[in-house]
Amino acid sequence: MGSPRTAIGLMSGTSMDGIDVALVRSDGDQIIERGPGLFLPYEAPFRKMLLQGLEDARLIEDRRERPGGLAAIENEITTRHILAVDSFCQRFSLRHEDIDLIGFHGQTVLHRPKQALTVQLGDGARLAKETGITTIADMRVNDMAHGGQGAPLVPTYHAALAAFLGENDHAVAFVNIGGIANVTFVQPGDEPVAFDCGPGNALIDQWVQDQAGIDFDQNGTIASEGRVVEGVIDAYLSNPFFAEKGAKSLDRNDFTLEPMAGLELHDGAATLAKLTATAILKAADLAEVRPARWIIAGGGARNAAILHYLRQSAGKARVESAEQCGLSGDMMEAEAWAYLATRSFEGLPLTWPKTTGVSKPVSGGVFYGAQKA
Ligand SMILES: Nc1ncnc2c1ncn2[C@@H]1O[C@H](COP(=O)(O)OP(=O)(O)OP(=O)(O)O)[C@@H](O)[C@H]1O
Ligand SMILES: CC(=O)N[C@H]1[C@@H]2OC[C@@H](O2)[C@@H](O)[C@@H]1O[C@H](C)C(=O)O
Repeated sequence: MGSPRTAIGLMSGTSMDGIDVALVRSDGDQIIERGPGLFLPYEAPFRKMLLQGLEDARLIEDRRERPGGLAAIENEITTRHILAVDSFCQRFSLRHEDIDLIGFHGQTVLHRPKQALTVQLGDGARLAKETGITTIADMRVNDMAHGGQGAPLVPTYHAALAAFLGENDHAVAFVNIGGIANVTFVQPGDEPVAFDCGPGNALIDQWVQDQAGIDFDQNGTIASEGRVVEGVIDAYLSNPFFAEKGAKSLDRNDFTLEPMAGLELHDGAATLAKLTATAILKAADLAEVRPARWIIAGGGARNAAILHYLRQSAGKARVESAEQCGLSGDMMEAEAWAYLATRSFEGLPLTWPKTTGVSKPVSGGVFYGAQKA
């Protein structure tokens, strides 16, 4: 492995709620140090602009195209990430020169794996130039160029976390409930198995926004007052996506609220929370893995209703939040992007056939050297 490097990961996920920044020190293999992390929320008008960006992005056929307002949105995203690096350094008394690498995710506005097309907005060259820190961006692209889904990329970090926790003798599932939910099964002596497993918070957010003008179902309170409508869950689960085995990934817009017609606010929130939990547990059947432990991360880990439905149906397996395991559920993806940057720098694989369907293990990422203006 390489020399230990200090990296920060910048993640603006599909929930489009803000930028997570987290620090990881690694040699590209072991996690030497984790944390700290910082969340910088987007305010409502900017979220609205990003939502409009998703519409404009539907016209993209080549990942470099920026139709409609996308060039302006990309510029604004980059500026906000530059400021996020500054805020992070200030908050934790770090100098920019203390950081060797930035892993820059950017904002996904389109993801069509069947067309080998994935678009993350964000200008890596400008970020590197204005922060003075070597930046690695577009980490999904090389995977797709080699037949992979381009997502999920976090599994290699989940595997490193399992080692960090000393989980060596049984299968552990790491679940990220972000806008979309994805799961990684880490098994002793084998490559991780991973895929996107279904909707996460994006659908719940849209539901409570449409029905009540609320941004998200804080702590799952709305869901906990509702009754699950099983027929709606069955309608969602009849989508062939849920029966597909092997690598698979989702676009934020792959699931809509159409099957929810006629439901009342609380029942709808409960139904979507249970749908999320059901799709997560179904992933173990598809992968034919019986994890002893489910570790839940992402904003959805704060939705008590999702956790309740997971525990209700997980049998003997333990279902724990990342925090209960001494990890950070909110920062896990940003940490992953920092870790991926250290791997990318060493030319180590980011993805495997069983994580994205890529034809062989491949590295990835586009490098932008630090040249302070
Ligand atoms: N206290 C809470 N209770 C319930 N849900 C919450 C809470 N806090 C955050 N969330 C949900 O989590 C979402 C943000 O999750 P997260 O930051 O993991 O997503 P993301 O990283 O944007 O998505 P992805 O992993 O798909 O890229 C919010 O939009 C909200 O729906
Ligand atoms: C294309 C894209 O941005 N996909 C995201 C999204 O959000 C969750 C899920 O869908 C996952 O596949 C991925 O993000 C995580 C960080 C990943 O690549 O591992």
